[in-house]
Amino acid sequence: MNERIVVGAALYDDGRLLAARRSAPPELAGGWELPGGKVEPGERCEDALVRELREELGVEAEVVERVPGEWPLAKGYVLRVWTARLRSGDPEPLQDHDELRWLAPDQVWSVEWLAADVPAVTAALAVARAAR
Ligand SMILES: Nc1nc2c([nH]c(=O)n2[C@H]2C[C@H](O)[C@@H](COP(=O)(O)OP(=O)(O)OP(=O)(O)O)O2)c(=O)[nH]1
Repeated sequence: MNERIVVGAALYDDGRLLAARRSAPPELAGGWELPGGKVEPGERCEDALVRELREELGVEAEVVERVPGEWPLAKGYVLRVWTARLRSGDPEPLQDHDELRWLAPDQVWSVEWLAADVPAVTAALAVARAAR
């Protein structure tokens, strides 16, 4: 029952978190988010996440852990987040984004996250911190 789920990755490499700046649609462009996208009918959330990271960033990633919580987005969608680690590739903004930034722990709040992502990023940081 993956009705209207958007999956997002708190993608880590070397202790840094990847933030992606949206290039569309106009109401979200310029805002920073966790890379990801919509789950397709019948698709597992974790599989959707790996697929989206491949499509959007050109990387292979490994899903690590669900971040507890669910955050409402527009149009009845909800955001679910997993921590993930980079397995191979160097992320590039191939789709949906025009800039990527690796954020060290003291830089996480230096970008303008989309509103829905502020609680999601806060929760993801708590999970990542606990895992260390
Ligand atoms: N991926 C992602 N989307 C987010 C986040 N925060 C947030 O408000 N959104 C919104 C933006 C979009 O309206 C929607 C996700 O759509 P998307 O465009 O990334 O999904 P998709 O890659 O499957 O694209 P499409 O099928 O619509 O072309 O959720 C976030 O952290 N990650």
